[in-house]
Amino acid sequence: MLAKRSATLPCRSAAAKPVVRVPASRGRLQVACSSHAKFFVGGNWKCNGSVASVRTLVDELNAGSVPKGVEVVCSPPYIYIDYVMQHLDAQKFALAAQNCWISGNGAFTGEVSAEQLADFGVPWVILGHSERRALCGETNEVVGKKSSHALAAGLGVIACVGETLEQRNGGAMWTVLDAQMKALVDEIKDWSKVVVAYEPVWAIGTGVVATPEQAQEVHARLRAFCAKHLGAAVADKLRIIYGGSVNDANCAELALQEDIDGFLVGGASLKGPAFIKICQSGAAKAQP
Ligand SMILES: O=C(CO)COP(=O)(O)O
Repeated sequence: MLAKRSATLPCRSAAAKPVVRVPASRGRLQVACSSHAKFFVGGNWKCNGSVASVRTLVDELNAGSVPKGVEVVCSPPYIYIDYVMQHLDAQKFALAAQNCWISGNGAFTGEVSAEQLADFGVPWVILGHSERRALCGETNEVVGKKSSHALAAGLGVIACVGETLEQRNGGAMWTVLDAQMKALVDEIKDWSKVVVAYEPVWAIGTGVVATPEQAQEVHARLRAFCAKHLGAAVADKLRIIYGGSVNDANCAELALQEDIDGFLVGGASLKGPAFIKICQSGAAKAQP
């Protein structure tokens, strides 16, 4: 049984329009404007894989069954995107890049622009992942600007936020999350192609998953923040997904939480059968 929706926000409309996935010219899927909370699962492969393992993973994923009302994107390293695009079943899975440059094409050695991703038919990009924030020095401002640029180029954006353990234990969690969200709110005008991923840093790759209550508390707070700054209608439709040690054993309980609209999965997305089970955990909330 689903938990009761937070009393601070109006019920999210079940009658809203479904997400429409339009086949692109080369048979790939494009993100259309999303107008309600269709369960969303992302597989972030990070900097993992080889030609052989990617081939195996794609075969495993293609063999799996994804509930019709669940939207799934897989995010391989750039170098494997073309192979995955050609071989992953586009009826079940769309693609996301793990990052993109902050502006258009130009003299930016080693970067890939949002325009190039859109040109190649990659419909989504993950931005602001904590690994990029911590290891590549991406600030809130950079993540906000990258997000607005990617959206303007036609991509859907999975924007990541999350606090460290020190910040949580030190009482700075809400300040940190608010600042991360504010930077997005300041830059993003149209939220219809944005998914927010709450990924507490202490849960990423550690095996320590947030409890359903911890995740729900933050998701409700993020939604309330969006309601305050963007209006209840935008907040109500926004997908807020959870990431951090999600696996096929803990996903079902998390998925039942009122404000958890999906997952961003790291390690478990590298195992086809486990990832498929995680996708299936959204079936209870799947939209037609
Ligand atoms: O960072 C993550 C997804 O973006 C989560 O990683 P894990 O699922 O490996 O904890």
